[in-house]
Amino acid sequence: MRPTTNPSRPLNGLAALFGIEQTGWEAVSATGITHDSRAVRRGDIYAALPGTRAHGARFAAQAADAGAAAILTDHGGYDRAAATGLPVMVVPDVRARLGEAASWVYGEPGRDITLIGVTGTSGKTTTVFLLDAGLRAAGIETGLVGGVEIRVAGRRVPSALTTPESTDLHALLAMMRERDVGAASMEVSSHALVQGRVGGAVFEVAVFTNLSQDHLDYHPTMHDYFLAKARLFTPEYSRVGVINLDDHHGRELLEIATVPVTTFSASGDPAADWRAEDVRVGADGSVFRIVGPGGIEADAEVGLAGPFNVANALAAIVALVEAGVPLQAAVHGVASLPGVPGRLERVDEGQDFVTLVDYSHKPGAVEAVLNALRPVTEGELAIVLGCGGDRDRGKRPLMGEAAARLADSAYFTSDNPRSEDPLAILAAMVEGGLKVPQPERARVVVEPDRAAAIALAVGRARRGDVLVIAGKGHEQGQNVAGEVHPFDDREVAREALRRRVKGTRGDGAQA
Ligand SMILES: CC(=O)N[C@H]1[C@@H](OP(=O)(O)OP(=O)(O)OC[C@H]2O[C@@H](n3ccc(=O)[nH]c3=O)[C@H](O)[C@@H]2O)O[C@H](CO)[C@@H](O)[C@@H]1O[C@H](C)C(=O)N[C@@H](C)C(=O)N[C@H](CCC(=O)O)C(=O)O
Ligand SMILES: Nc1ncnc2c1ncn2[C@@H]1O[C@H](COP(=O)(O)OP(=O)(O)OP(=O)(O)O)[C@@H](O)[C@H]1O
Ligand SMILES: N[C@H](CCC[C@H](N)C(=O)O)C(=O)O
Ligand SMILES: [Mg+2]
Repeated sequence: MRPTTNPSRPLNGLAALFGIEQTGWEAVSATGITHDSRAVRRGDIYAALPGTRAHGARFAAQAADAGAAAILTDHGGYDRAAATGLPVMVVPDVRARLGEAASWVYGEPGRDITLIGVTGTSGKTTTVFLLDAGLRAAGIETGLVGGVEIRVAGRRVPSALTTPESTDLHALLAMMRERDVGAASMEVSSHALVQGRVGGAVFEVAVFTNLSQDHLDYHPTMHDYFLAKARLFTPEYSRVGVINLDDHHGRELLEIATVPVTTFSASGDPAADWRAEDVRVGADGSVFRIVGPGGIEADAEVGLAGPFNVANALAAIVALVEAGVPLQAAVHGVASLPGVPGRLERVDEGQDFVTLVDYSHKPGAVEAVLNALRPVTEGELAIVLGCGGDRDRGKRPLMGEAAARLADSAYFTSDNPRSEDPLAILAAMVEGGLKVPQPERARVVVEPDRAAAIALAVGRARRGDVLVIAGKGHEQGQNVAGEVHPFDDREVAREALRRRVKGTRGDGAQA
């Protein structure tokens, strides 16, 4: 994740940026910067950051061995950094300033690219894909940064986080600049905002989709989580905000945002600047009419299932217009997006019921997806669902409850247990599920083995049913006890469907 070339920069410029008066920095130069000792290349600055598990200075010797030119750290990292014999620059609160340093190292690449950032609990990836389609429809070379993948002018780069660390972000922006990218759309997570991963980048447009419970393992309260997202709507990070007025946190954000804001409402709230009207939701997408400021009107459509994708599409269209894309190009581009990997993605092997793989791994998304599927379900609605380990424990009973309340059959299974006991996670889900009184409660089946749970659900589905396999979407692996095993819900579902279509039910019985 590096530009092909980057000029060598004497570090007195960086020292000046940080107000460091000590001389000697003009004699040290850097061509890159990284926060990870394992990624150091000759000539890099190694940024030794304080972390939750370790201080990066513990890996300073490794960075020096790999050819680091200098170390940037805080007071806590100084001794170990200095022990390497490399020049050490000390900056208090180094993590918060790292983005500025990275932007400086790569020659402020963000200045040459129109950035659109999307934050919110659900809909970031989808909205970023819709934005990308709209930008391309306007003839713009694009970049895309998100949790499913990163793209630089059509070239794919693997993605490890929803929002990369600032050193990687500015290297990516420099790669985009090399490939004449005009605009990039990007997911901005709350972790990224707290950790300063988007430091040194200014978004032309910042979008807020919605807020519901997630990540309370990281943020102490929902209010802290909200305030983390709200940081994006300040002049430090953005020029204009695009905010969802249908979400009560969106309305709260409107009160505290310190950049100019444009609002949208997919439910047609007349108080919003942009509204979706005459919404017709179909099984594979929706059509609607857009009404905007000054009498603007346009017919729009989105080829992604679920009413919530009307909100994502409207958010994207409004953000594109705010970024200077003509409305017609924005509408056309958004309509042309055929799908987003692992988001209500169909798996078809000729079976007589609908099978979908979705990334709903938080209560709000589980609820949204089951509510979206109910009206298009002729038979019964079934969900296969697990909850991730080492993540917000509070969301487990809520996800269990939502599944048991809104589906007809719920197969509780493992997601990524990580370091946790899968059965303990399942117990929390069941506890939530049992809160739903009979007879409204779905039939709940507990099967800790995810492949077996998928096979069971596929085997039991009947003509006209809808089965959604939720929580892992595009993921390619399952993390069990810290080890990642290859696992793709789409492939596992495909296998089970093939077995069933061939005549053997997924649970081993004859169909
Ligand atoms: C909780 C969290 O966000 N942790 C992130 C944070 O780690 P940390 O500060 O705790 O770092 P640490 O592990 O203590 O290590 C300290 C420092 O030593 C460095 N190090 C460590 C080991 C080594 O051998 N060499 C080395 O240089 C690390 O790069 C780090 O700079 O900074 C690291 C460097 O950027 C991230 O990789 C790491 O993400 C971890 C892997 C993670 O799982 N993050 C998830 C929770 C996350 O960020 N999720 C969000 C939101 C998801 C969404 O809702 O869409 C995301 O943006 O992806
Ligand atoms: N606007 C929305 N409102 C509620 N739920 C949504 C919305 N958009 C998508 N979803 C649901 O949330 C899931 C994740 O969607 P998406 O990947 O677009 O969101 P995200 O914010 O990027 O999530 P993550 O934080 O996990 O990366 C989808 O599979 C769908 O079930
Ligand atoms: N970006 C999210 C992804 C969660 C995906 C889900 N499959 C899980 O493992 O909980 C997180 O790191 O919390
Ligand atoms: Mg995402």
